[in-house]
Amino acid sequence: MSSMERFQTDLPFSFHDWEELAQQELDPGAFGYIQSGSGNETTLRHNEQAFEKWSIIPRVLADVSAQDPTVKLFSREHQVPILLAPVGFQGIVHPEGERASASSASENGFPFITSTVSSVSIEGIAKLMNDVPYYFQLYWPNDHDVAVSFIKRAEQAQYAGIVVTVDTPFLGWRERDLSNHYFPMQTGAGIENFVSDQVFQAKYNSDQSLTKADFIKTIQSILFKQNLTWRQIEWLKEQTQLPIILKGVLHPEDARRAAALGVDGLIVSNHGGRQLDGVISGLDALPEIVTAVGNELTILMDGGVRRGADIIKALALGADAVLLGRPYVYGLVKGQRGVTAVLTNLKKDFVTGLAISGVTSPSELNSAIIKRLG
Ligand SMILES: Cc1cc2nc3c(=O)[nH]c(=O)nc-3n(C[C@H](O)[C@H](O)[C@H](O)COP(=O)(O)O)c2cc1C
Ligand SMILES: CCCCCCC(=O)C(=O)O
Repeated sequence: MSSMERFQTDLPFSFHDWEELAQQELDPGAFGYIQSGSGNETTLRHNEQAFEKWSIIPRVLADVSAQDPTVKLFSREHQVPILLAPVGFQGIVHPEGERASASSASENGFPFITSTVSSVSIEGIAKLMNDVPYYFQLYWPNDHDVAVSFIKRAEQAQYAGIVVTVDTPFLGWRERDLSNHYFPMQTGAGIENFVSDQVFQAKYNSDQSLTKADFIKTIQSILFKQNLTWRQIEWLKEQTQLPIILKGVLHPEDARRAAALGVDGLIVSNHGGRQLDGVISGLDALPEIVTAVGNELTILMDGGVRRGADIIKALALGADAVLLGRPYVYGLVKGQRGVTAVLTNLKKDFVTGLAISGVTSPSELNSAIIKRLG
């Protein structure tokens, strides 16, 4: 078999070709919801542009014949330093939704993060994951009992950690969705964790009389806890043995506060440019956070990761791993096979990039092989 035959050549390779394909395949509301950012989309653009400001200065004549892309995160082996970011409502992209993306992640050794608003339940996704760490992303509900129930369910289903998203007290100002009158939950996607939650059902739908529209309204009314503070993080630390990872930290002072509370990891992230337009990109925020707390906790980043070289740059700047959002979601328009094409190509691009940079494993990457030119 020639090396080219190993690739799915009927599917796109580049992010931009995948994006174009997704635009053709999806209805405009769903595509706009996935692709767009908040406000003027300045932060969305900066997320990708931030990577262009850095250049890799490769080392040569190193023996790079054997590559090992594995990393240890939260005391567990991960086959690649690339996690599938929590992305809600994947049922709007493909009927198989998260079933397809989680199965692909599992088959190809990529860790998966289940969103609170996924179209497949916490337990349903856990059943698909073989020997690959999987994490639960918590939108902390404004109902303590439901929050506790989600956390317990994640523990029972053997999730590897709780990712608490802390950048979403309110949804960002997303003009594309407003113009399209598009609200993903109204399609019926993304409610499975509530449908399958006994506590939620007992409190809000005990006689099963809620219409679907009212069920969705009830979810919306408790989905985000606007008065979530460090107190709840401290409380969570006492409740669970699972690693706690805060997603959406950009300020080094918040990173220090998280470290002082004994949080296990941070995801340096602006939520893919979907929350406050004008905020710093994850990559630009990364170095100061690494300086502040990189020795104390695990640092992940996301936003604009599109290629192997982007991953090399993020790791060289001190991230332990990166998250991938839109790229795999675009792959999902072609179901599990599409996600697999995106993931396996990205892994090949990354591993080849490591070798051409003169290193054989992520642990060898550091700021000596990267220079800011932009
Ligand atoms: C369609 C879509 C839905 C998302 N849903 C969630 C979610 O449910 N929870 C969450 O913490 N982040 C969510 N995110 C943000 C991603 O986890 C991630 O931070 C972001 O997509 C990374 O940027 P990238 O798309 O440029 O890779 C979502 C992003 C997109 C594009
Ligand atoms: C009211 C439902 C919105 C859930 C937010 C999902 C998300 O994180 C995103 O769209 O971004």
